[in-house]
Amino acid sequence: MPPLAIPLFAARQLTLLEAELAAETAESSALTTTLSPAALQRAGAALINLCVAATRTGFGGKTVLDLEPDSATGGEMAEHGLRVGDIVRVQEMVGGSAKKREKAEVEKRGVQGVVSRVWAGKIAVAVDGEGEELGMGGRLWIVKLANDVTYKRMNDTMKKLTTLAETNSTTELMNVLFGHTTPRIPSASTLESLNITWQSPHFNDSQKHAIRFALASPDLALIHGPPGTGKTHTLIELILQLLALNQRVLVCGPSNISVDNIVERLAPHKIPLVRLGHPARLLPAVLAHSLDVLTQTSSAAALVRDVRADIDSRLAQLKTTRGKAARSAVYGEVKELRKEYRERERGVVGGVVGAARVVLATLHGAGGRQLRGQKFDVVVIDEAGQALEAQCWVALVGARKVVLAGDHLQLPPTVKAADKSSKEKKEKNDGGEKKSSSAEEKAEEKEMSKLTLETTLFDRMLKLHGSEIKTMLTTQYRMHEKIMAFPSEELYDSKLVAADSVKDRLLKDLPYGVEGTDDTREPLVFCDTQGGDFPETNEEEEVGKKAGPGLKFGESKSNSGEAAIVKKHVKDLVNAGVKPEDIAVVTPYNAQLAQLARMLKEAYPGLELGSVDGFQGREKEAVIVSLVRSGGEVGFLAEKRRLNVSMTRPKRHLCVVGDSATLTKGSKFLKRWMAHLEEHSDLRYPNPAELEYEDS
Ligand SMILES: Nc1ncnc2c1ncn2[C@@H]1O[C@H](COP(=O)(O)OP(=O)(O)OP(=O)(O)O)[C@@H](O)[C@H]1O
Repeated sequence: MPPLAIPLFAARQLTLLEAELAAETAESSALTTTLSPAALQRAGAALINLCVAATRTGFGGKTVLDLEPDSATGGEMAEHGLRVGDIVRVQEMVGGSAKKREKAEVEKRGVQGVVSRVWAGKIAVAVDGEGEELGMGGRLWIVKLANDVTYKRMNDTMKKLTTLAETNSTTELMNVLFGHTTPRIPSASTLESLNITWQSPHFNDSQKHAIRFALASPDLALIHGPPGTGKTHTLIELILQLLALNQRVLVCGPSNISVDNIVERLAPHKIPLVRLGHPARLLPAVLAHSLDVLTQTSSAAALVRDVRADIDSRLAQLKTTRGKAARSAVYGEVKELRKEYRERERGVVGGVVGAARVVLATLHGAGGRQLRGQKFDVVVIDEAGQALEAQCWVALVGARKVVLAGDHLQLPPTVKAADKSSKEKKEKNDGGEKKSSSAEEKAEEKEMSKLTLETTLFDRMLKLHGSEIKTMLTTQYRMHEKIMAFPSEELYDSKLVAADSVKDRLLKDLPYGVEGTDDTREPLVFCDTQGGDFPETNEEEEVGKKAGPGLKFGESKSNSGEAAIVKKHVKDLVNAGVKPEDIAVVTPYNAQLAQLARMLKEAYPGLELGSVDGFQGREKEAVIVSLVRSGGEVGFLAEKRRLNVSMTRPKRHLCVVGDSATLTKGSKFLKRWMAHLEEHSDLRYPNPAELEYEDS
């Protein structure tokens, strides 16, 4: 793979990001522009008829509105899909015939905010700007918005890369990551010579090697962590070792949950750390380490608190202030106080961040104001296989060294836009419009056109620099040996080893007493539905129902026969004593998920039902996978990485339900999986006459 010209790379990323944002906003604005507020509420994307129950000053001096249903309109809060962290617009409702112009007027008066809390019958929104004027008069409604903030940051970062390249100001790390120089690889003797005092005694050899390798690599190190191999466990120790070497570390991940996961496990080690990010989006257990909380509890914070108290007392005053002039005088004061609050807070924040030896943020959060001018020795990116490369660069622009941890053989980041640009480019080249002048440029163009948003930095580094820059964790602490065998052989060069503590664990050995049955003694079951008795059905999804991550929007597939098999299997496991909470049912199709939920949710409220994509990173004692396809094309199910995720979630029991005749035709990987199951699983041919169908 040839080196990449940074400006070309950045331009390509900008094109891809633009298409992605367009696809994302098209999906959400298709809803918001065509549906009325009431219809949006039915689709779960809005809440109407709300009133302000309380106005508070939240973290960061933000106004927080507690909203509840207006008692005049029934007082019941509708079912909704709004979650903490969602970006919403809060607007006043327009009564009667809402004319377009009037609507536009109202939109101007609305404010944007972030959902900060959701209770039964109540929702809190931390609004940007002066939200306290809202809802004084009438009822409000809130609607979920597409989040374009992340794109803005990635775009800015790509532009920054271009400028740095054009002014010959690239960092050494940039040169390595674009292939202009080669990374320095530490020798085996260097690794051995590291004098390490382990903070935790429990590390296997591959984990110890990974830590040594990441410590000794001066530029770049990849830690490849297949399912259940203790990647987080290893990263925590790596961070502690970096600290012991007096290095300052920035730890990032693509999602809040990936970052919180590390904060939670790092916090007991009592090191000076700070978690950046909107407090509304953080796990409660992590809040104590958030910048906002630390800012308020630091010794310099008293001054800031005084201003906050002033703001709150002015806000309370508003309740009893009558008359427009008097009210606007109070608003004016609040506005001034907020300005002062922000200025003082900025000073305190700078102090807190500057003192932290480990700073944790999402990749996107690493581009925030608080980190401007902050220097780190190492940037650690967890879940790097799930992060867009442009997102990684937000954290990497000024970095000296990076450690990427992840598994590129599980699902890549979710991308909505089809990759049209590479096709367009090909057509253009085929048409001979643009001739490259040299072989080198041709090779570069070819590489560039292969680049999609799903090409992660992790993937690209492996292609660019080869496996020398990578170290792999090989002992897994999740799956029974028989569950592990196929993914290990197919995807991980047969290198995975099941730890002694897990390799022969069965459901019947669960500590709460499970009866030994054909199911609970067997780690791998295949219910083969070949033969045409279990056909798939094509279902059009309801308009306005948003597809979940990895689930197909529009047309979806279901298979009622498979659903009946799943139901029977769940019933058999539960009858043997397995707790429903220890069982998960996963399927790649939305329609099948809906059918399974209708059939199982009521009888087994603790059972977990989800999409394959939504289950990445999770594990369960028993997992039942319904593959759905029978008779038709295999489609997006054939994706190796999606199949890998579905088969590597269980600890003690995996039951696969699928039509081997159809699936065998789907892809080479599926063909080999079917052959493996036929040979190594407890193979069953369910009889439709013995099953309970949904409508029977
Ligand atoms: N060296 C070890 N000895 C014993 N147990 C270990 C070791 N390393 C990891 N584990 C255990 O393995 C499990 C998985 O580890 P961890 O939580 O770090 O997951 P992970 O590899 O990050 O998971 P995934 O990558 O699948 O999300 C944990 O229960 C952890 O305690």
